[in-house]
Amino acid sequence: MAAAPAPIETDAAVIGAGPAGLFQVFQLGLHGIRAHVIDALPHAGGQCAELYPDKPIYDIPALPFCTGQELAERLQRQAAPFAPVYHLGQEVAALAPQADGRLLLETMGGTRLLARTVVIAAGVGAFVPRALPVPQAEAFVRYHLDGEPATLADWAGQPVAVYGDDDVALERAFHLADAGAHVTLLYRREVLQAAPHNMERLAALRAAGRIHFIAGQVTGHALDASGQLAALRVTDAEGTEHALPARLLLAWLGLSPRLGPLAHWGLAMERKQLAVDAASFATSLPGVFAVGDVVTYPGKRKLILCAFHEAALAAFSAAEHLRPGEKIALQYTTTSTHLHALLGVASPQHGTAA
Ligand SMILES: Cc1cc2nc3c(=O)[nH]c(=O)nc-3n(C[C@H](O)[C@H](O)[C@H](O)COP(=O)(O)OP(=O)(O)OC[C@H]3O[C@@H](n4cnc5c(N)ncnc54)[C@H](O)[C@@H]3O)c2cc1C
Repeated sequence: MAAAPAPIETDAAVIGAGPAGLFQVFQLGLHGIRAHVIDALPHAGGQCAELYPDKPIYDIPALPFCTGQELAERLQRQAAPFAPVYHLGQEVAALAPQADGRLLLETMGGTRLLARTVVIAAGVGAFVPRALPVPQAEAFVRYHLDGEPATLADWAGQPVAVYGDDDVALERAFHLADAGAHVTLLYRREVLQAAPHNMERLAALRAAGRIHFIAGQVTGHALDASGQLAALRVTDAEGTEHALPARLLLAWLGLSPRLGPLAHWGLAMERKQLAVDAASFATSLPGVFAVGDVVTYPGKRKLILCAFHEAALAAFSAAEHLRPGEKIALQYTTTSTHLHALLGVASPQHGTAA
């Protein structure tokens, strides 16, 4: 058996690319610490980008108004000078202290990172697809169009089923139909929740016979001799069963947060949250700090503003951990030429008249 590739070595790893994790990258950068950032979602921004991208936020200091998506983008832009390495679409499954004091992280996708310090900014948990409530679903349901066949075009001419009622589900059905697959859209009821333009496109594709729709539940399946999906049994609202040929069932019921593996990493927890010291944001594991919605300490409030404060203090603690014995000085971004160099900005000339 081939040996696993050597892990990526880094000074810092941040678990979670929500507002806490993104600002953590910036704060670590001010201490000259470059970070790798891992998130289960395929994009950065955490709850802001996933749950309320278009909703306004009014309580970010000095930013009277911005949307969730805009905040995520601004935080990424602010962290960009420190060139973080993003590992998106990957859930961290394991965190294990090593004999030399470093921490080995392993994602479900097999990426391994060996970090000298870790900041957990996991919010309410990793956002993972909501499971289709069908017995043995894991044997044949897919939630993302990755894996085999590798491209959409490979589904051309194949019978495929897409389950779901929102824009994501409909757009997946459109992509597969555009690629020439024989698409059946399934949902448990007739009424769908997608935007008007997607509903219009669906109506047009149904009228053209390019997408079929059945309001019903998946109640069974059949595999072929090679173990691949061959057909689905779909039971409609009247209780009538349909045998539906299908090589793929792509389900989309949205995402839900899952605290999941984090609870098994040996960290002290209180009511499903990481217990931290509110001065250092240290967890119970040496070298591991935590910030944002995932932490608890006396007086904790789940606000972005509080996560920013926590990230600033955690960065000082991480720097002290990486440079033991060194006094970590507080410097202002306004005046420190050292910070200007790290940020890649020109230092203003002092003493010049305006
Ligand atoms: C509708 C709504 C409106 C809100 N409005 C406001 C507001 O106006 N003002 C305000 O201050 N707050 C608001 N909040 C709260 C705010 O969004 C949260 O406090 C904030 O998102 C917490 O940031 P975070 O980075 O700690 O966690 P999150 O935003 O939850 O991000 C955590 C990230 O970590 C990832 N993750 C978790 N575990 C793993 C793992 N094992 N592996 C890989 N990735 C992992 C998740 O996928 C997620 O992307 C609102 C929340 C909601 C739901």
